[in-house]
Amino acid sequence: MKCSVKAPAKINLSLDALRKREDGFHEVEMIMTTVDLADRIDLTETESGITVDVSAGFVPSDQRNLAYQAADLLRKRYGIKKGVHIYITKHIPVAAGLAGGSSDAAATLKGLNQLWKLGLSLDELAVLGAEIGSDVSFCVYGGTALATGRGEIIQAIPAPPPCWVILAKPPIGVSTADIYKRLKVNEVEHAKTTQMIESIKQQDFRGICDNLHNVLEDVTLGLYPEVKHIKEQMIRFGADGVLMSGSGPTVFGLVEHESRLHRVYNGLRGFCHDVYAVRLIRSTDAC
Ligand SMILES: C[C@](O)(CO)[C@H](O)COP(=O)(O)OP(=O)(O)OC[C@H]1O[C@@H](n2ccc(N)nc2=O)[C@H](O)[C@@H]1O
Ligand SMILES: Nc1ncnc2c1ncn2[C@@H]1O[C@H](COP(=O)(O)OP(=O)(O)OP(=O)(O)O)[C@@H](O)[C@H]1O
Repeated sequence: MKCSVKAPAKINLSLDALRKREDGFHEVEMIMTTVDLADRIDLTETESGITVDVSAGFVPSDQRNLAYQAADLLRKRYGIKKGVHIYITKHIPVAAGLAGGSSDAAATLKGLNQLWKLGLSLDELAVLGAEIGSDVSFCVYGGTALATGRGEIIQAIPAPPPCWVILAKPPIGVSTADIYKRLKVNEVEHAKTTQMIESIKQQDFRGICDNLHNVLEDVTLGLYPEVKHIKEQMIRFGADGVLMSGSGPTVFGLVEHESRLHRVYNGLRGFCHDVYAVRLIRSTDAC
């Protein structure tokens, strides 16, 4: 038995941290949406154990892989005797702020739910996903949502109006834990989450661009001038709205008209290797 699942990347249209909690995590309010840049997860049932192979050499293929952790969690929780081989074809850049690993874990949960006939609902898979990482619950649902708590409480909202998204990632990896640790949560200018939700509901593209805000951006930009430079270039080449995703270092630009898209894309390609032109997507594909 085999199954293939798509694992799309996410961007944060807004990311606010309200306070630091006793457990060390931050209470957040985030608007997240999936884009059509995706890894592919191929699951093949085996007699026992979990094995992982990844198309990109620098991603761990042992217990540290979030897809491995997803399979391990399901096997232990539901007493599954069968095993699985997981092949991950990576297209999403790693440690980029695009939830690549989290999306691989979510896709593995969804695929194994089918392969092992567990009959779990998306809500149940999202609760399990939260045990793996804060972004996994959102990735189980995909689409567009408000994420609260430490990121695991998900409320679906309508999709933003169709537009292009340019992603540009400088050649550095950023540690999410390190960026959150450096955040001075009492000193940040908070995001306008309500206005962003309203702009999305109204399909007001200009309003969405005006309300893009990420409290982690200043922390990462302060540490890595190359991220700041990419943001400045993205604005200079004419993206309608520009923001860093997650804890970075990927910067995304929203572009409404295709005529402008080529200028922004080609301009960035001049000095940044990892540049993608993608679109927002409305929901993820299960197998
Ligand atoms: C930056 C985002 O990607 C935005 O979508 C997420 O908030 C991070 O999600 P993630 O990578 O799944 O993060 P996790 O693996 O759960 O946490 C990594 C580390 O980030 C910090 N962390 C994460 C989420 C949160 N709400 N508060 C935090 O302070 C914690 O130090 C944690 O140990
Ligand atoms: N399936 C996976 N794909 C990519 N990285 C993985 C995977 N499993 C574990 N990792 C590890 O997780 C780390 C973070 O990678 P990932 O691509 O998930 O970061 P990210 O996009 O910044 O995530 P987020 O936006 O959720 O914070 C990497 O350093 C990598 O070693």
